[in-house]
Amino acid sequence: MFRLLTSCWSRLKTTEETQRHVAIIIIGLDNSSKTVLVEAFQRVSVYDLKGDMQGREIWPNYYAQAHGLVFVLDSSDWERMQEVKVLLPNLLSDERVAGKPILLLANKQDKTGALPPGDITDYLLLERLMNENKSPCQVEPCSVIKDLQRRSHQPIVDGLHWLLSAIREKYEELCTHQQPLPPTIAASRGTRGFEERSLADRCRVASVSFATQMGMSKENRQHVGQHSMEPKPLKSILLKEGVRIRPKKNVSVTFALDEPMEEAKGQKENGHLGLRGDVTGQSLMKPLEPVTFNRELKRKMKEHQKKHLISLL
Ligand SMILES: Nc1nc2c(ncn2[C@@H]2O[C@H](COP(=O)(O)OP(=O)(O)OP(=O)(O)O)[C@@H](O)[C@H]2O)c(=O)[nH]1
Repeated sequence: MFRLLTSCWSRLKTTEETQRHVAIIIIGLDNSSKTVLVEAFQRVSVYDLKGDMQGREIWPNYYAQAHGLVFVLDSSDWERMQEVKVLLPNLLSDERVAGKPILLLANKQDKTGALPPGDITDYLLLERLMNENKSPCQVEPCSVIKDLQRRSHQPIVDGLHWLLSAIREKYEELCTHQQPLPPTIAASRGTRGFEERSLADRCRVASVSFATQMGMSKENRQHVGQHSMEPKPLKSILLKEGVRIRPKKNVSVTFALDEPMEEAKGQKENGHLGLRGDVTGQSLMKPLEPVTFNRELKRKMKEHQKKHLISLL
């Protein structure tokens, strides 16, 4: 299986060989690829939260627990970009999220018409949002599926590396703000098969510890993309030494962080947009490359907004 976080962790070495636990939540609209991405994560607590309307109600339960966030979006679905645009300000201004580093994965870049990161940044007014909420942000264009298939995970590795470095930079501070999961969710951790009807239980959190590398079966991949509001069978997405672990949707996968972290890498060069925040409140966002807004996209967005407004009236 992938060596994604292994390579991230190995690049994140500190002078003091400390062991740290890092919690990251992965969110984004439904069908944006969160589950596919989660396969690639190791040695961090990953909460794979559903992205449909009902699933989004649950996200806030995890905000306080997270040191950082990965927001996944489908760059080829410009119609739903409007939905993200409405959602992001609420997310980023939430007091449990503000100030935390956010990796925005502009996924599905392999698809025709996928928006480049610069256009996405502009359209979502990311720079302004990041400045207002004092959260460091990095936009990373990627194709989760293609990158993982080719085993060339570079954009994802770079993004995760950035996120972990950003977390490391203010780890102590982030830990101060970290709060435990709400009792109902915490109680369900580690109890696979646990099912109830409350909001928290819809999270169906399972906690699984992994010490070794994991893989995903072909059969499991077929489950990816299924949507239902009913409790789903455990989604088998991970393998450990041949023994299948079947975490559910909204699963918490806890890994031991047993590799030391190193000095944060500097800003990256080309191929993505690096946007940084600063808790002191100055020069929070800094695009690394000039952003040219696509006129055609702008026109489409306007058209779409008009339609959207009309449909609301
Ligand atoms: N073209 C393309 N398709 C992708 C890529 N990544 C994922 N997909 C597809 O996108 C669909 C959605 O992936 P999921 O990982 O299930 O999406 P999700 O965000 O977990 O969705 P919810 O669980 O409903 O919130 C699947 O059919 C994937 O095969 C990519 O990089 N390119």
